[in-house]
Amino acid sequence: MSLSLGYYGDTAMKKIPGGGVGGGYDVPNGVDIRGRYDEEFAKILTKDALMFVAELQREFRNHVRYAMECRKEAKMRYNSGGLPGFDPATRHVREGDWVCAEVPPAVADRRVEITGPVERKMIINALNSGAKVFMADFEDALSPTWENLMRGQVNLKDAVNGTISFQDKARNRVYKLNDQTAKLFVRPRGWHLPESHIFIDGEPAIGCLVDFGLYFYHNHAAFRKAQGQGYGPFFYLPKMENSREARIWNNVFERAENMAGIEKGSIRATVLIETLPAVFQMDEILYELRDHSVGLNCGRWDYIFSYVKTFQAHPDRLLPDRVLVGMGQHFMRSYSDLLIRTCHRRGVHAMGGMAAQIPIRDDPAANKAALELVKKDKLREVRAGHDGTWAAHPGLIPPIMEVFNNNMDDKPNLIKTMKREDAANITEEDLLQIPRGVRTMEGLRLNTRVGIQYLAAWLTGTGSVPLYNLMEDAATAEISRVQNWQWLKYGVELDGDGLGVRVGTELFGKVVEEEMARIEREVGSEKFKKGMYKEACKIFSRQCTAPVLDDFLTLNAYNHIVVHHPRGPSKL
Ligand SMILES: CC(=O)SCCNC(=O)CCNC(=O)[C@H](O)C(C)(C)COP(=O)(O)OP(=O)(O)OC[C@H]1O[C@@H](n2cnc3c(N)ncnc32)[C@H](O)[C@@H]1OP(=O)(O)O
Ligand SMILES: O=CC(=O)O
Ligand SMILES: [Mg+2]
Repeated sequence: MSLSLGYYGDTAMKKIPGGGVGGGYDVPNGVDIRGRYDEEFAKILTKDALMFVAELQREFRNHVRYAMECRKEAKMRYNSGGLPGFDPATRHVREGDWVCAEVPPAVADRRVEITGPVERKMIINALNSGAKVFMADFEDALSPTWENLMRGQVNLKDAVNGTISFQDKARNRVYKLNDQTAKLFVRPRGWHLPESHIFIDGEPAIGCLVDFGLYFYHNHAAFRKAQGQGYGPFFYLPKMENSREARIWNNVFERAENMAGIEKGSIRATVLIETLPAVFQMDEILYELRDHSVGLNCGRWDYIFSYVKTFQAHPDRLLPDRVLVGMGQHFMRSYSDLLIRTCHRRGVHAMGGMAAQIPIRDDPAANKAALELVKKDKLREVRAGHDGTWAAHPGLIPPIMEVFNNNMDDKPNLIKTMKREDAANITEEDLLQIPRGVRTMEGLRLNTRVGIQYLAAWLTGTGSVPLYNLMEDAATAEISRVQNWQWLKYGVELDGDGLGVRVGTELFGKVVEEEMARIEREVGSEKFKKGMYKEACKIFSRQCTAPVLDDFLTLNAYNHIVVHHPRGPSKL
């Protein structure tokens, strides 16, 4: 059976004939490369590597399709009033006395992890940052253009080989790796995203299998020798909703280990718990990946997005302003506590999440305040029992490292010492409790301003940006989009600032117009004209007012960044 074309949700994917059309690349039968030819990319898109990706796609496409169908069914249940919860059918897994394979020595200590897109200079800076781990991102922090994806693969190959360098001509500076570098993890895209520059048997490739397959194929041997002490490569796995999706990854890993002729359990991955349904599946996800797991991570931003998305048809569960939905909210604290308890019971890391604050160069007082917020957040994490956490910027590594060093008693992790048995009593009600707080006009304005600017950056190939002194990426932008959608859908009253107005399309139109004018003032008219702000505004406004909520903004906007060569821009 072949992959259904409805598979990628609302994105219309036109089927093209199969049969090994390379666009300059030497491709195996059934593979068609429609992205630009580049000599450097050709070193990644080798016939053997593409054959491996094609084999993964052929073996797993039906499983992925089924998993996506199950997501749709779950959505229908939630949209008809159902709530996510623990699955009675897998009680034996939650109650069973099993543990995951032992943590590999190379990654026993992960107290501070830096993340960033697979951009050349940032990879070098991140590996040199002093963090224990660098998560190189094909996901939230990357706009998945062909150029970004393929350059990202080239960069990672050079990084694993230790030969990566970058020359900043303007600053007369050459970037190279230090002797001591962070351990590399790679985050492929989620299961839902296609790669429309590569067709396999006439259908777009599954994005994450392209990211994983090409990276694994080219780097497994060098990685295990240089970085993994016999283990690896290491991965982060995003946006899963159910353990059946983790099972597919486990099978992909086994398939890759077989191909490479390495021991089962060599590849290790940390799963982000960043969807509301997945919080009820943490044991089950670890169980599926028990030979390949190195823990779970609190992907807090996508988790908030997922809360809104899951409850899109529940007007009694509206969120307050985005800035008020922090880790102090009961549902967020319960999620982090249960994740720690679950991971430590199963013998693996419980990783904390990303504080959105970044250093503020031109305002020392604001910088100090931002730093204090980050430290407070990290202190809460380590005291709760998280074994490590994420940093968005190299400037945050020393203060975060200090917080963790001061609270870990010289141990590499807290797996054995912070069992958090108290969290065993966390209930479905705790995990679903409605967040408290007000809804304001400023909240609506900020969502709009941030959403449009993020999309404008994403459309031009940048997947993470500093906006108003915070890190914004696909996950944080999603919150802005779905919150606006929800407030519009239910005509929410904005009473937090005493205005008492209801959100409707007329008000939203006015807000969009005023915020666009503000953006133009802030970025300057030249940058505004040259940028993609108008296009972004159109897409964002449509997404916020759509009668049916789009599943992902990146999926909905994906066709805008697909560029086929030599046949011109995509008509997909
Ligand atoms: C919800 C989630 O999924 S979180 C995970 C995904 N998101 C991310 O990974 C975001 C990571 N962070 C970033 O992308 C960036 O920090 C941004 C976009 C927020 C800010 O970047 P910039 O505006 O370049 O910051 P700034 O100008 O202060 O950078 C100073 C230096 O630090 C480097 N730098 C900044 N962030 C990073 C990073 N995450 N990794 C490596 N280097 C970095 C810059 O390249 C720059 O280097 P240089 O001095 O050699 O030129
Ligand atoms: O990927 C991390 C998140 O918070 O989302
Ligand atoms: Mg995320």
